[in-house]
Amino acid sequence: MTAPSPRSSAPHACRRSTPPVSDTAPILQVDKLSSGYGRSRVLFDLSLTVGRHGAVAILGRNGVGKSTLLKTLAGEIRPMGGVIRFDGIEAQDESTERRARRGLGYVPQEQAVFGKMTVRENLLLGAIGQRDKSGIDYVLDFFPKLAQRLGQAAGTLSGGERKMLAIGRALLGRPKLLMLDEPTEGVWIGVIGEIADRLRQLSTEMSVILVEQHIELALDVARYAYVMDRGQIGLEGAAADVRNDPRLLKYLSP
Ligand SMILES: Nc1ncnc2c1ncn2[C@@H]1O[C@H](COP(=O)(O)OP(=O)(O)OP(=O)(O)O)[C@@H](O)[C@H]1O
Repeated sequence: MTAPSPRSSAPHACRRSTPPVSDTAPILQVDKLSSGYGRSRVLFDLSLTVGRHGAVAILGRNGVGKSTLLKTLAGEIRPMGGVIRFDGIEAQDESTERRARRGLGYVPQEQAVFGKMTVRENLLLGAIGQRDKSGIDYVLDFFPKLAQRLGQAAGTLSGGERKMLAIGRALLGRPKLLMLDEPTEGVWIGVIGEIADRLRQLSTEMSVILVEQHIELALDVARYAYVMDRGQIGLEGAAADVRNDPRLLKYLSP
């Protein structure tokens, strides 16, 4: 089974006035990105690239700016400088909604589901504006646990089920690039392997950015890794090389 129908066939793609995007060009190119909160800078001239298909891990100790990076890429924080090129088009001045419509999916670290609404209602909200609701069937096939909980309030789900619902909702936006901030946080250890399997599967169907505290899991799922240090990239390389690099420990120790 594959993800919901490709975005390239979406009606808005036909109206694009910019040149067609090469299928082999990176889905994301970030160049000298600076960002933060008010006058407090968190990211300093950070550059990275994400290819089409496959997962890229973003690692680093607490507070180095991983979530700030994803929020800036998603459009929740306006950058102080630099270029974000998503799917061939500069995105740093685009709204969050525009980026999402163009295929940038984002599952934040914090609660990303409506707790008082049922699983079904959460999914219907994710599919709002889509005449074809077959994406919901895809999500329920992808996360069978959700199919058993359709009538249950999302707030009563387990941590793992809530994460599945949040990821499922993001999938309904038919992302080309899915950014996941700590998808295993608050998830019972017995369910983490199942989520890792799903992430592996997703990374064969789209590009994935994975911010994750479980370093082994992240390096197992991802083919490339960036290790952040104080708002910059301290170390990068193929996941297998980063795993064996003695500097990894230095960048991850408190
Ligand atoms: N809303 C905010 N306002 C001001 N400063 C913030 C805000 N959110 C985060 N920060 C600060 O920005 C810095 C980077 O935080 P960020 O959450 O991006 O790091 P992180 O690497 O994701 O950490 P963690 O692994 O703990 O989630 C920290 O010093 C944090 O205190």
